[in-house]
Amino acid sequence: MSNPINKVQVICRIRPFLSHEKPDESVVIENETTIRVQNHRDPTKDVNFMFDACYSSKISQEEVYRSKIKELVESVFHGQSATIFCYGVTGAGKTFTIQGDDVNPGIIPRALNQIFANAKRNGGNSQIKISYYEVFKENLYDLLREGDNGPGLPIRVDANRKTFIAGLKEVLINSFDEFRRMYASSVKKRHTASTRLNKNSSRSHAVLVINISFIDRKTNKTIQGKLNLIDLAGSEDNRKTDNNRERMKESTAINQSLFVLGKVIEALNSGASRIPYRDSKMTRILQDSLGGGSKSMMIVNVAPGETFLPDTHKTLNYATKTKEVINKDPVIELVPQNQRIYNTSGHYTTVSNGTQQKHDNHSVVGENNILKCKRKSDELGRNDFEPTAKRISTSNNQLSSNITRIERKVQRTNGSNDKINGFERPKLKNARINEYNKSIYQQKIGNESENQNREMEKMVVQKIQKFEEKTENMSNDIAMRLERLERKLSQDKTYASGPTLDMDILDLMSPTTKLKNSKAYLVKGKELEKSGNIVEALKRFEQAYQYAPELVQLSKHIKKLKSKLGSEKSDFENQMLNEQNKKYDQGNKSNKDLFLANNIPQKNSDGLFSPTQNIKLNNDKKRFSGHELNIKDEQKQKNLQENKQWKLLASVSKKKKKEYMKGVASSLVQSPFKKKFSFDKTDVDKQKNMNSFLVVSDIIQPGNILKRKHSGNSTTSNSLLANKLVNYKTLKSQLATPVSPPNSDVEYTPSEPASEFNSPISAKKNKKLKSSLSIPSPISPTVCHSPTNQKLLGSINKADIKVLLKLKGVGKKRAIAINEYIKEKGEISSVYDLLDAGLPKSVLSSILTSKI
Ligand SMILES: Nc1ncnc2c1ncn2[C@@H]1O[C@H](COP(=O)(O)OP(=O)(O)OP(=O)(O)O)[C@@H](O)[C@H]1O
Repeated sequence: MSNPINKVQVICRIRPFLSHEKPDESVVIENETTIRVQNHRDPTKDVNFMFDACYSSKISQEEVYRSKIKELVESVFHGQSATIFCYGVTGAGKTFTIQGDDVNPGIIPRALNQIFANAKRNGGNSQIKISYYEVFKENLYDLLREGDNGPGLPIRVDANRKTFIAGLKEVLINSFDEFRRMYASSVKKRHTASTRLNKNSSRSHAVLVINISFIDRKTNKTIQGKLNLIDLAGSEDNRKTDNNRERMKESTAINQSLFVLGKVIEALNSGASRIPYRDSKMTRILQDSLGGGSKSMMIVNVAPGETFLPDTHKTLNYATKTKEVINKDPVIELVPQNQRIYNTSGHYTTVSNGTQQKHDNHSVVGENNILKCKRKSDELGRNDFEPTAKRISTSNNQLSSNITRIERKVQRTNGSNDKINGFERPKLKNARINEYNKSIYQQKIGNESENQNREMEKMVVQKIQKFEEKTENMSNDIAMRLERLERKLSQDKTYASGPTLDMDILDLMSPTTKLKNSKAYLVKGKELEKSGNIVEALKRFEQAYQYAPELVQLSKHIKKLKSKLGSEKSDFENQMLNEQNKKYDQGNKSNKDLFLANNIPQKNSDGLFSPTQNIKLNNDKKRFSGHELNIKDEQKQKNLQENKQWKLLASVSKKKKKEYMKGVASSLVQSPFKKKFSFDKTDVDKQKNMNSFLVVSDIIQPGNILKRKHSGNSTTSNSLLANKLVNYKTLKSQLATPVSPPNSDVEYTPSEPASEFNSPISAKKNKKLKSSLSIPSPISPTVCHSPTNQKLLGSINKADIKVLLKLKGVGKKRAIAINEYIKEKGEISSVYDLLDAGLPKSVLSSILTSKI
């Protein structure tokens, strides 16, 4: 063949003008291989298309056949598979070319004629079988079968991944006349219809399959060849065809399958990894002919004249792409004599000493030929029945694809398209390598592939080893962890009464998280208690208590529940004590005692609860130094501790303080252990109680986290002042006539335990917080109006401006303001009057530490 790299051959044929058409020079055959077409957009320009052969309208059927087709048909007798398909716009002469008429027989009768002539020459041992089917609206119909085809035949894939039509009839033909009769009746079954462009337009793709097998006398081997002759339905421009609804549907199916054919061609040319054969029935059938192992030829039929110019351009562009499609090496199927000849429909013949015995003249509908061969093999008890030729074919195909794979791999490794280990690589797109020193190349590739396989093996072994090591390490680690956990659990005596928290983990938690967790357990515990499940409730309370040991009421409640359950002492308390003892049993005994005295909540307070002590508890554990702990005076220590807390709080950002206080506030409001207070203004004893409550509840006031400088005793007075200021401001607005306080100074002696109010706070903020907490103000007007430093106030009242300037934080303007206030009001009876004189709260606290 003149086409060494098994490319799809493309030949072009122009049909003559029909009687009703007006001849023009728009499409002309320039020479044997070139067709010139007028540009349909610009008539002054022409476009040349080149193909393997170009035939003018004057060329006869005979000439067309002799020039190219005969050679291809001949190749089938060499055991090849060949496909010829006609492509073109509707009415372009496809059917005329492939089929012809009685006067002008086309390719099909000529090919059959040639085949039978060849068979005769071969001594009559050839077997010629034909199948004939059409693809109509994406359904396959057997044209050789009598009667209704039903819904159409399915396309299947055999064991060698070759597509076949299940149930397609295959008929053994013994003579050309037999064929002519059979074909003539079958072709009538084909779907045709009259359209505006073609009176006898084919509405389907028709495929004639001719299978040939014979014994080559020279080699004594059976040769099997296959010829597919396809008349594609014409691509249609529905504006021109004037199709009705039914024709339109057919047209859509035709155009769709031709569109897919185009896509397949494009994919093959671009070397795409996926070729969309499966997108249409026609391309599935043509799979072997396009990009497969078949020799293929496309006959492009062109209708002459300006009317078809756009279609002609489209068709020729399509054909140009097709001629770039490279098929695989043609597969020559040879079966040694004495082995059975099989064919695609499953018939087989035993060939022995040149005589052929037919075993089956009828096709078996719906049966896969390979399966059938296998079945026969089983019947005969032979294992070697698998068709040798098929095996050869498969191995050839596999070899080919393996080579392609290795080629790609080597390309990637070497980073070059042109050289493979010093060998020049063929510069061919998609080309097979048989034209290029194939044996040396394959040998080289073979060595290459062996080396690569060995390397791959090594890599796989290494990877598996690594993976195994990793898995072993992981499982060891997991085992160790489990062991640790088990040990911990067996040592943890308290575990039975409920899960306990690791103190290290607890330390890492933020106060807010601890409170949140505590609250969650509290709520659950309360629910359980209500439902009468005391044991479970107790567990939850204990869990809550772990997170918030400052909840004194909770501690008491736990005790109560435990005693209720007959348990004397809380296991958890013991654990807590043990843990803390262990942790802080490093310094002297006094340190430890001091720590415990200050940190076991239920022992140092009997108020509601103090969330700030939670911080104190955790942070004091970290921050307590030996120097501080050596101070023996209990009160001093307490003050000092509170100072430390103040410092700690002062170091926190404003945002965090706010968040913290919000959390505290909400837990206060929602705590199921909140102590309920009733306040009676007239009851002095109760007022005193409330004052003691004030000390406790004040701990959570925002003032205790405000940043402010202080030192020594001033802390006490400042914090008291701040406290007073807040309450005074709040109540001043509420009370119309303030009552003069009896015993006003009693609670504000320096020996009184320090409140944590270390700075004045915004009354507004305080008011807001109080309202959000819903705690009734326990402060009586009496308390609020108590002068704090009579001596100082007396001095201020008597002082002139110069003296007033000596007060801390008082400048000229403020001194004048105080002076004027005293003049106007007579005297300053309380430090709060100074507020009215225009002094800021911060200055007031400074004044209280001044001496004048
Ligand atoms: N080379 C030719 N010489 C003489 N007549 C031709 C030739 N080619 C086609 N014709 C005629 O042109 C008409 C249309 O041809 P044909 O039916 O083969 O077209 P088609 O491409 O098969 O159309 P469709 O796709 O609609 O089936 C027919 O009457 C046919 O005889």
